[in-house]
Amino acid sequence: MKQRIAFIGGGNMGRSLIGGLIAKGADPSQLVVADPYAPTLQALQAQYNVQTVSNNADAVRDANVVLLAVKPQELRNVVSSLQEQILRTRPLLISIAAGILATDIQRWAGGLPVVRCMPNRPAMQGCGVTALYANELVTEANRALAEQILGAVGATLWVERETDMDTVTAISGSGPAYFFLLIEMLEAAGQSLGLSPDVARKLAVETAYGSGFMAHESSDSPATLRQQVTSKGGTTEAALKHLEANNVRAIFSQAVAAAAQRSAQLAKELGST
Ligand SMILES: NC(=O)C1=CN([C@@H]2O[C@H](COP(=O)(O)OP(=O)(O)OC[C@H]3O[C@@H](n4cnc5c(N)ncnc54)[C@H](O)[C@@H]3O)[C@@H](O)[C@H]2O)C=CC1
Ligand SMILES: O=C(O)[C@@H]1CCC=N1
Repeated sequence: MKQRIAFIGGGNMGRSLIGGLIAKGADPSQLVVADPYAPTLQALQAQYNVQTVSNNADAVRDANVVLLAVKPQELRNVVSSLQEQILRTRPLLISIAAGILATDIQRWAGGLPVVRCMPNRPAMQGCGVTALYANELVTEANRALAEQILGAVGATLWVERETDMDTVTAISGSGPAYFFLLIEMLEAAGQSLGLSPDVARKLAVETAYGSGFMAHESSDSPATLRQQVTSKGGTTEAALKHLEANNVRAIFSQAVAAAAQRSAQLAKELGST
């Protein structure tokens, strides 16, 4: 069956998924995007030749998959206002919103099953990773369809406990930002030690790319790869000693815990009523 996917929200993540799907060969005529912000729609139309509409109900009309890519704060209104229509056409609902529980979305949708997932921005380049969660209302066919869509733009895995989605969000959903911060910090350090901005940026970005690629391809663990760079009495050891002495691991672990807590808090603030 030829899928027709309606994206509700064409912002950063909607665009990443659309860009990734089209780069992987999806037919733009299979995709429709709804967003109230006209410049977003114009940009998506110009770049990907997808159908764009300013009204969510128009996007959903002929869709067999509705991919909810609005901010968590918008989700309840968006889903509730589509309830009557989707109960007639019964598309598969896929939410990428941080925090919001599948059962809440399901209720706002009048009981339709929902696959909740957490992709990440590298989906745009086809190298994202998405964790998916489905409760008992979701059929095997629904699962397969969600996996097929998100699997087109990167790796996929299923989690069995919904609470794990908070941790997933903190690791891989937010994770690209941590790596971008590290690139920024390397770049700034290079500049403050006298490199030109261009040289510092290129060294930082290529090093991140090479290290990520190597970690992805290698059968060695990241710890082993790190040790292979670290010569006894050498330069890397000097840097790592400084980081360890300043509790970099504890700081990072607390930062990730803060993200996971925020995810759980979003569910409480915005759902379950
Ligand atoms: N940005 C990221 O890296 C990731 C974001 N997410 C989740 O994806 C969702 C979207 O996040 P972003 O794309 O970053 O936000 P964004 O703010 O870039 O995009 C949201 C889009 O929704 C549109 N919008 C607002 N109200 C709407 C409505 N009533 N109907 C239709 N569209 C509406 C906005 O105009 C905007 O274009 C969030 O729930 C977030 O938790 C998940 C994984 C990664
Ligand atoms: O920051 C956020 O809340 C979203 C979810 C994961 C990445 N961005």
